[in-house]
Amino acid sequence: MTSTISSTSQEKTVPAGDYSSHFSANISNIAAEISANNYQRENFLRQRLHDKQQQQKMQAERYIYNYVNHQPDQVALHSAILGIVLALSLAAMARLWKAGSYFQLPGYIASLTAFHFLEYWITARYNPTKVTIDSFLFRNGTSYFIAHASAIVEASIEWTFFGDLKKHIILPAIGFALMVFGQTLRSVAMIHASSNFSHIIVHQKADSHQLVTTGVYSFTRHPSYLGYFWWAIGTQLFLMNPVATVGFTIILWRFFNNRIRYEEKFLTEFFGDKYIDYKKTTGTLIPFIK
Ligand SMILES: C[S@@+](CC[C@H](N)C(=O)[O-])C[C@H]1O[C@@H](n2cnc3c(N)ncnc32)[C@H](O)[C@@H]1O
Repeated sequence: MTSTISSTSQEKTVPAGDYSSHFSANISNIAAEISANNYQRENFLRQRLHDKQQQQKMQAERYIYNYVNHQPDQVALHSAILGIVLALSLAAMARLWKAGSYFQLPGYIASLTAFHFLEYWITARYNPTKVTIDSFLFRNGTSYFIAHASAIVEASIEWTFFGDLKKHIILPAIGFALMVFGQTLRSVAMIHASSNFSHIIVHQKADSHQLVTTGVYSFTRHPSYLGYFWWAIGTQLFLMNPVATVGFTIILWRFFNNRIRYEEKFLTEFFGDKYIDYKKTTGTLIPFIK
């Protein structure tokens, strides 16, 4: 005689008289299944806990990274100071212009302020993964500080002792045109290159780094350097500073000559023939730098 007994998943036919061994086999299967399920569930919960902890750790690390690198309190402070200096220098410029006096000095300070603000703002807006407090470019080294301080000292001394010589209009007008051209070119280059731009020369190629050869990069390989070069010389012509005009030109030319060579070593490593071809067809437009 046979009997049909329902097991967990399918019906099985077992011989009569063999029920007890069949049940005990089934019970141990169910027990094994429960313990396997518990094990799976425990593992699942452990994994969830681990994921959650990892997530929290990552959030904490991101928070610390953001705080250390972006320093929102410092960004607010820097921006407020830049805004105040810009407003005061524009007001002083307008007053001196009206009085027929040397308006260029506050004008120079206004353009310096606008430059530092734009460096940060454009990075934050168009290249947000690279923005840090250093994007203001305030920590540009002692020589940078000395150069601008000397320009202010020269302008003040010359205005005090040879004021009449500073009353020409042509040189400041040329200087102003160069400042506008240089600042615009630099800002447009930073916007166009977006995430491919970085204030620091990169030594390792990121997967996302692409060679930019379009827009302003189609007529000069280094538009942001070209822009800065003419902006800075323009500021000294605007101030009618003969010594600083010559000094800035020599120092900046040497600086960009070295920097371009160094930067292009890495760009050639990153992009190979593509960069070599780009170099053949597009110059720098900085005088005497091929
Ligand atoms: C301060 S940016 C200057 C960019 C460029 N030299 C200019 O004057 O516009 C320096 C970084 O830009 C990157 N870079 C320079 N030229 C590039 C190009 N044509 N395409 C993509 N990245 C470029 C370099 O790898 C470097 O890390």
